[in-house]
Amino acid sequence: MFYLGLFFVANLLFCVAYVVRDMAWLRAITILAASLTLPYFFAQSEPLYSAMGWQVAFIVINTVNLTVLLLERRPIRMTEAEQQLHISTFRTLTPREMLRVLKPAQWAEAQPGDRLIEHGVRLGQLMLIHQGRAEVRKHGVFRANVGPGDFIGEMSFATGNPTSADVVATEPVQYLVWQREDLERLYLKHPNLKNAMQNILGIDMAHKLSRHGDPVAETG
Ligand SMILES: Nc1ncnc2c1ncn2[C@@H]1O[C@@H]2COP(=O)(O)O[C@H]2[C@H]1O
Repeated sequence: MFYLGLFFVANLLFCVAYVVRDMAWLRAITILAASLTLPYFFAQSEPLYSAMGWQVAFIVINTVNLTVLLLERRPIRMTEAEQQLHISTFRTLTPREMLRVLKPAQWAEAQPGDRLIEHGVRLGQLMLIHQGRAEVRKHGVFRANVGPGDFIGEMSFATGNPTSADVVATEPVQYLVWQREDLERLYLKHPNLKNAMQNILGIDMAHKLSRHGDPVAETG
């Protein structure tokens, strides 16, 4: 009777597990429910070893996946620069997703007068200004200022066309650089990050449009 009661509770718990929406709870309750079935199967006049074996397999699979889930949910520590980047540019990503995006990027620095981007070249890079300001110039004519939180090179990065303007540092600039191949590798591994980054680049372009009216049109 006791074992039958346990088996009943186990099945009730399976029902609860299938109702909860959070994957970690679903797996935790399933592990508990599967464990509670074991005494019942064992207490039969002929212990049901094969049924027990399957329940143990479910327990192992759910324990592994639950561990992975909980590891992914651990709070993470961000440096000051990462915190600023999260606020300025990557707020639509979780901190963990942002760190995945930042991992293949290289930090770089430029001094006033340095050209971050040359007009008319195929860049294959995406850059993000973290600190400092730069000017967008076309044929030497000022078109716009860019500063912390602004991507540069995103237009040619998105279209594959040559760059539409020069971008020249007017202050010491600290920026991040992604190589196209590195981002493509990242997107293959985490396809959701591709959409997320396209969204972020879309927001960046919208900000530039609202500030300056028209990103430089490439007419050659
Ligand atoms: N009007 C603008 N406002 C801000 N940034 C711009 C503007 N026009 C061009 N840029 C930037 O200058 C970069 C030159 O290279 P890209 O065309 O790849 O991407 C361009 C943008 O990042």
